[in-house]
Amino acid sequence: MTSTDLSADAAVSTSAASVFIPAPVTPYQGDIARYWDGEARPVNLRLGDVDGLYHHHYGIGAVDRTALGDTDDSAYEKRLIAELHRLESAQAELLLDHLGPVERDDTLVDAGCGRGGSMVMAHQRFGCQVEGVTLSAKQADFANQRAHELGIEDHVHARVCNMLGTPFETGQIAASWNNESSMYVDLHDLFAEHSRILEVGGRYVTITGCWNPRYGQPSKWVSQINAHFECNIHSRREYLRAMADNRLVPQAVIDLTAATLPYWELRATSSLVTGIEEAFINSYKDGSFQYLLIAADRV
Ligand SMILES: C[S@@+](CC[C@H](N)C(=O)[O-])C[C@H]1O[C@@H](n2cnc3c(N)ncnc32)[C@H](O)[C@@H]1O
Ligand SMILES: CC(C)=CCC/C(C)=C/COP(=O)(O)OP(=O)(O)O
Ligand SMILES: [Mg+2]
Repeated sequence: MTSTDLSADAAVSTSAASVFIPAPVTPYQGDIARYWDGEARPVNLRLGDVDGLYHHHYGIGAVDRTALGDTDDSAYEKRLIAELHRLESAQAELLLDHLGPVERDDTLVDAGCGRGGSMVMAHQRFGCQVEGVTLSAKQADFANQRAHELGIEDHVHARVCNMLGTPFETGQIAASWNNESSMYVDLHDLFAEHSRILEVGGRYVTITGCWNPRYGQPSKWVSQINAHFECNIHSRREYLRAMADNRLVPQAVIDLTAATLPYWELRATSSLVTGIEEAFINSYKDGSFQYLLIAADRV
C-alpha cells in the first residue's frame, strides 16, 4: 500500500466501531502507533482533566508562585497540576500566535495532533476548520470525542493518517504546524508535505526540541530522550536546511530553552514525574539541546 492509498483510506476512518485502521507505512510507524495507543501517563491525563484540553507537549513561561501557594497545604498538588497545565497551554498559545492572520473559512492542519488540545484552542481562537492527523487510532478517537463533547465536531476533526502523506489538496491549507511531533519523521519528507498542502503565502510553525550543532553531536541526554520516546531528535541545522529545501523560509526562530526550564524544574518536584525530567533539565543546561519555535512562510 502506498502512502497515498493509506491517506485515502484513513480519510473515512474516524468513528470508533467501524474504524478501518490502515496498516502503518513502515514498521517504525507501527511501533509509534502502538506507543501512543498505549499511552496513559497521569502527567498527561491529570493535566488535561483541569479544563479538558489534553496536551502532549511541554510548558513555557514563569511559574506563578502566588498561585502555587504553600507547599504544606493539602491542595498544593492540585494547584501544581493546574500550574503545569497552564504552562503547557501557554506553549500552544505561543504557537498559535505565529500562525499569522487566520480567517473563519480557512483550514489549518495539525500534523501529529495527539489528543487534540492544540486543535481545540486553534478553533476557539480563529473559528476556523482544524484537521489533525495522528498515527494513533486511540488518540484520534479521543480528540474526536472531545470535539463532540464541545459541540465543535463540524470544525475540529482528527484522523489516523501518516503526516508524510495526507489527503489534503495541494495548496489549500492556510497554516499548518508540528507541535513536538517532528522528531518522529524525516524532515525533508515532512517539509515537502507541508509545502505541498500550504497555499503560497501560508504559514508553517513548529515547536520542537532539537540538538544544538554548537555542542557537536547529540549528547547522552539527547540519546536518553530519544530512547525514552522512541523518537529521533534532529539538529537545529537539519531543520533550517530541510525548510530551505522545501520553500519554507523562516520568519521567526525563537529559542524557548530558558522559557521551558521553569516548567521542567517545577515538574521535577511533582508526584507525576516520569523519570525523563533530569535528561531535559541537564541537556538544556549544558547547551546540548534547545527548545525552539520556528515560524516559516511558504514562498
Ligand atoms: C508528542 S505527541 C504531540 C501531540 C500534539 N502535537 C500535542 O502538542 O499535544 C507526538 C504525536 O506525533 C504523532 N506522530 C508521530 N509520527 C507521526 C506520523 N508519521 N504521522 C502522523 N502522526 C505522527 C503521534 O501519533 C503523536 O500524536
Ligand atoms: C521536546 C521533545 C524532544 C519531545 C518529544 C516528543 C514528546 C514525547 C513530547 C511530549 O509528549 P508527552 O506530553 O506525552 O510526554 P510526557 O509524558 O513526558 O509529558
Ligand atoms: Mg506531557
